Amino acid sequence: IRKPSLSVPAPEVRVWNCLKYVGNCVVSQAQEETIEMKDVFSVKLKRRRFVGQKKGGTLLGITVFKCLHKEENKLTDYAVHLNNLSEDHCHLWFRHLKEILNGFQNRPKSLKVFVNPSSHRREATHVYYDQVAPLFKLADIKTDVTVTEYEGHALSVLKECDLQAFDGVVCVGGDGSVSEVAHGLLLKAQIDAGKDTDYIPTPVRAPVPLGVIPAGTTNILAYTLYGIKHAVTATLHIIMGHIQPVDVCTFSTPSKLLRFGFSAMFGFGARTLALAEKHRWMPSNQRKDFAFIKTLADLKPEECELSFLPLQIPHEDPPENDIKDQWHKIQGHFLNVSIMAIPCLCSMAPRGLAPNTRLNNGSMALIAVQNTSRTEFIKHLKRYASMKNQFNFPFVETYTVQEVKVQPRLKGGLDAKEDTCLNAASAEGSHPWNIDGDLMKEASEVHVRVHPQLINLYGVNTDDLESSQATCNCI
Ligand SMILES: Nc1ncnc2c1ncn2[C@@H]1O[C@H](COP(=O)(O)OP(=O)(O)OP(=O)(O)O)[C@@H](O)[C@H]1O
Repeated sequence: IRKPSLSVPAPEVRVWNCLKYVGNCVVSQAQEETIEMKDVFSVKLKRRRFVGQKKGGTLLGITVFKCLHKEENKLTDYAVHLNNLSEDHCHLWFRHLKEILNGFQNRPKSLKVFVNPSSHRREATHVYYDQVAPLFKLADIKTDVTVTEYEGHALSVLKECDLQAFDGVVCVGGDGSVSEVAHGLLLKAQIDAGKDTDYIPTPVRAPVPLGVIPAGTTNILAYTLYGIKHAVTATLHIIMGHIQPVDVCTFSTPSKLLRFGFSAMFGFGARTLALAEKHRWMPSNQRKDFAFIKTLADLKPEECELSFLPLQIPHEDPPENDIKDQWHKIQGHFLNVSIMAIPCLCSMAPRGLAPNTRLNNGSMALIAVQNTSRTEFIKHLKRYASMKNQFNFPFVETYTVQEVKVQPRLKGGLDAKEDTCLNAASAEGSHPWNIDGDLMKEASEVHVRVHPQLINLYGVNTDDLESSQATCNCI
């Protein structure tokens, strides 16, 4: 738009004497101020209205809403008022800027939203309606909201959902909720593709991206994608269509698929979650700290066999028999086994529970912590909160893998008393697993495979995030 326009002083400090549109920017010629259109997510006609008046009113200009980068990975919305009393000019600019906004292909126009009202301190509903929904409305995004009523509700809705009707799915809650929604989204994609959902060696990709609004206790996915637990930042990443392809794992027993997910812990991490779940009546932070300390006090190793296939360099492409030969096996007593396809950043581990993997490098980190003294184990745990290498201990082994099988030791070798002592958690014949913060109990071998870039998540690459300080207070 060439004509000078929008030249009345704005209510803020800035004065727009003369505007023009150059390339993809709105430029104020007089002050050489620029708003890059890639940072703009909404434009509205600005009118003077009386209290209670819904329509009409005197046109005052246009307001451009942009996404502003603040400190520590934080994003915020920011309104720039451009005043002009000419209806023609305002409409011309409004239409033109709207056209540009509509041209951004990654930005969603319609979203399916799940809100878990029971997450953390039960504030997810407020977070959504007070902070998120107004921004979606401002960005003209249509939403279809399900407030979940029970565990598994999001999964059953997703199984019946016509995903074609949406540009993305959003989950407001903690890691357990996000994991359920990610699983549902991927499972629905397999059902739609006519796959056998009990055995999926080559799953199809999720058809739409997933957005995570943090409202849980640990919020590992939100930290990993946005570097911060901040609902407005998460919302703006979704609105702006910042998309990251992310690796996903399948967790299966020999007979069925358990779950799609991003990370799992067996041993200490799973026992802690199992204990926390038993104390759901406690406030969430207290429950997690209590479970952590109690599990540490009752520290016990799990005896199991770990088989893993190290990451294959794609161009090598060995024949089937050679791949069989490349499976490695380690047996022993492990305090904890982590299998993680993403770095899993959180406030307790700002560099991540698995800083040696990336969001989409097609591999998983296998971190096996052999049995050791409690003192040594605590030293290892404390390192997560520091800048020191948490794996630099003789009892910690790390591998970059594409498949892992965890086979808990079959009962029989030891007498009953010793056996109960070693595998207290498996007293009912099953072992707890912590899969993305969701508790699962399995008796048999669990097979974990990584599927490169199987889902798009709204967010940024972990490498682009500013690092922050740890805030863990329990060790
Ligand atoms: N209305 C509901 N009542 C009870 N549980 C629910 C409900 N809706 C969803 N759930 C289940 O609650 C579980 C835990 O929720 P979520 O992970 O969001 O919260 P959290 O445990 O406080 O946070 P985090 O996992 O980050 O520590 C999920 O597995 C989800 O399936």
